[in-house]
Amino acid sequence: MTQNQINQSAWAEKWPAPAKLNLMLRITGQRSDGYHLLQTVFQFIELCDWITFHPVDDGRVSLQKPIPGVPEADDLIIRAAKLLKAETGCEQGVRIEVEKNLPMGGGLGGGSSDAATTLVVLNALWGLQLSMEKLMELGLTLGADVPVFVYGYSSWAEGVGEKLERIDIPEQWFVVIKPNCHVDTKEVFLSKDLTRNSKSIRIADFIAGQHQNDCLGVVRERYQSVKDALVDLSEFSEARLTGTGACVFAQFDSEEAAVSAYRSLQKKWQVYLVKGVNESPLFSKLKSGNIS
Ligand SMILES: C[C@](O)(CO)[C@H](O)COP(=O)(O)OP(=O)(O)OC[C@H]1O[C@@H](n2ccc(N)nc2=O)[C@H](O)[C@@H]1O
Ligand SMILES: Nc1ncnc2c1ncn2[C@@H]1O[C@H](COP(=O)(O)OP(=O)(O)OP(=O)(O)O)[C@@H](O)[C@H]1O
Repeated sequence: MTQNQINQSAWAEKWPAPAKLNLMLRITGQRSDGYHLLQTVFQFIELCDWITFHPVDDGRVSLQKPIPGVPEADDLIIRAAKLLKAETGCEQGVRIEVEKNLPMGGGLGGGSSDAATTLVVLNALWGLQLSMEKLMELGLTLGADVPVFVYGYSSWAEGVGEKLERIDIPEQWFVVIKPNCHVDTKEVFLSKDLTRNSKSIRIADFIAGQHQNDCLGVVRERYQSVKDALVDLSEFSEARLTGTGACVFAQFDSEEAAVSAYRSLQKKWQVYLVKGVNESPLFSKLKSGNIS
């Protein structure tokens, strides 16, 4: 099959942009530019936005339908596509269709994942041949969570989230609650009450059960619905915050136990029943579709 034939078939397809969970998150310091130094563990979950790329002749980049509440020029999908063009001088255009399933401001990394899928898939469709390292570097200029979605594997992350080490962790079931509020990441990181001096730990400490999220205290105090969700979820299993929230989640050893908690919580909350995966669904699809 020629590159052109591969591109022709892939243009019409829907590409996943999965969510992530931060299975733990420690803030160990702060850089001089204000960004916080973290230790975190990312795992993907099988809950995805879906993105389709349509070729256009006029060289422009646009969204078929802007995401409500996000001006098109600010959308991370548009910014990612424009960044690729600026970096490579590519003159091709694209109209991008998004099926948005991930709640915004939920700590599930939806905007970052959309940006990463755009970088990875357009790099292939446009035949740009940028390396994964280069795409991660470009992605980091869009957001701290973009590199892990480009990398595509569960990771132990340090720095601001860009120093990644692949880890394989059990692929368990999760119940995720989206409280009815939108947490602003920047506001949480600006809080004077945030813990910023946690001691660094090792991967083995995480495996042994060290699941602390240093944003939890600040977020729980500011957002009553996050606090309530944590209380309800902890009746079933250890309840944790992902990123800066608002979503909270709990891990289950069996699908049956997860389904039972899901059914019960569904009566009161917006809730998702999802499986954790170590390989990003984007990469599973790229491998099966033969473009990389
Ligand atoms: C909290 C996490 O979700 C953990 O995965 C991420 O670190 C946040 O990643 P993100 O949403 O892509 O965040 P960005 O868009 O890069 O940053 C939003 C704002 O949060 C603050 N920020 C973010 C990440 C970080 N390590 N330190 C920070 O202080 C910065 O003020 C920044 O202006
Ligand atoms: N394609 C996009 N999808 C969602 N949000 C976007 C997108 N492009 C830009 N944004 C902006 O990013 C903000 C954060 O959205 P996102 O869904 O990434 O939050 P999040 O899950 O809390 O992210 P994180 O876990 O990385 O902090 C939104 O409120 C919106 O203004």
